Amino acid sequence: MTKNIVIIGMPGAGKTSVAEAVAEKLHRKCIDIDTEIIKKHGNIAKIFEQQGEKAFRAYEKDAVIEAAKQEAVVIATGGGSLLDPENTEALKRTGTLYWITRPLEELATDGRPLSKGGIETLKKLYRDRKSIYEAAADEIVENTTIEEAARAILAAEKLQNNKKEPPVIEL
Ligand SMILES: Nc1ncnc2c1ncn2[C@@H]1O[C@H](COP(=O)(O)OP(=O)(O)OP(=O)(O)O)[C@@H](O)[C@H]1O
Ligand SMILES: O=C(O)C1=C[C@@H](O)[C@@H](O)[C@H](O)C1
Ligand SMILES: [Mg+2]
Repeated sequence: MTKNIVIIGMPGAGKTSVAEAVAEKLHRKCIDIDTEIIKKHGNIAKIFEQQGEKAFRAYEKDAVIEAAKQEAVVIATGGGSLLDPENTEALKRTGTLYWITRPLEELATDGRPLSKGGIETLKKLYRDRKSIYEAAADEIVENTTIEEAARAILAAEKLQNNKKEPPVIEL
């Protein structure tokens, strides 16, 4: 079974961009959790406003569990997709998790309901989530540029593939 490549990290850190770059280079399908939610339930900020975070997290869980059933795809998670341990477990069972990092000052915040409120909000979000990302991540990749981050993931994947199976030796 070829494992999925799963991109995790803070909102606006570049998960979608890096996932798309990796998918293009490997000719693999890219599944973006936020996009899947939008396709089914509409605008994310509106869901938060009109139905609340709990409803959003339920939609997110459905999308994560569905994506984790796939094989050999690249999955861009939402910034909060790992808040539910069952999501993390499902993603880890079938994938390798890459934590994309960027300085908090450089994170995109437009249209991201939980990133409203500037750097102090992001610092609090990071304090709350750092240990979750850290515990789940198989690799940490600094997103200096999208291209460099994508290349680092490809390199890590190559190393993993080298470690697949020992040769069969007649004894
Ligand atoms: N290394 C980078 N340098 C400059 N801009 C970047 C970099 N990585 C991402 N960006 C830009 O930051 C913005 C957010 O990127 P992206 O949507 O990929 O983040 P995300 O982590 O998927 O966000 P979300 O958590 O909302 O899903 C985009 O405009 C993207 O072009
Ligand atoms: O960090 C979060 O909790 C979120 C990040 C975005 O990707 C969206 O999934 C949504 O805005 C929630
Ligand atoms: Mg995204």
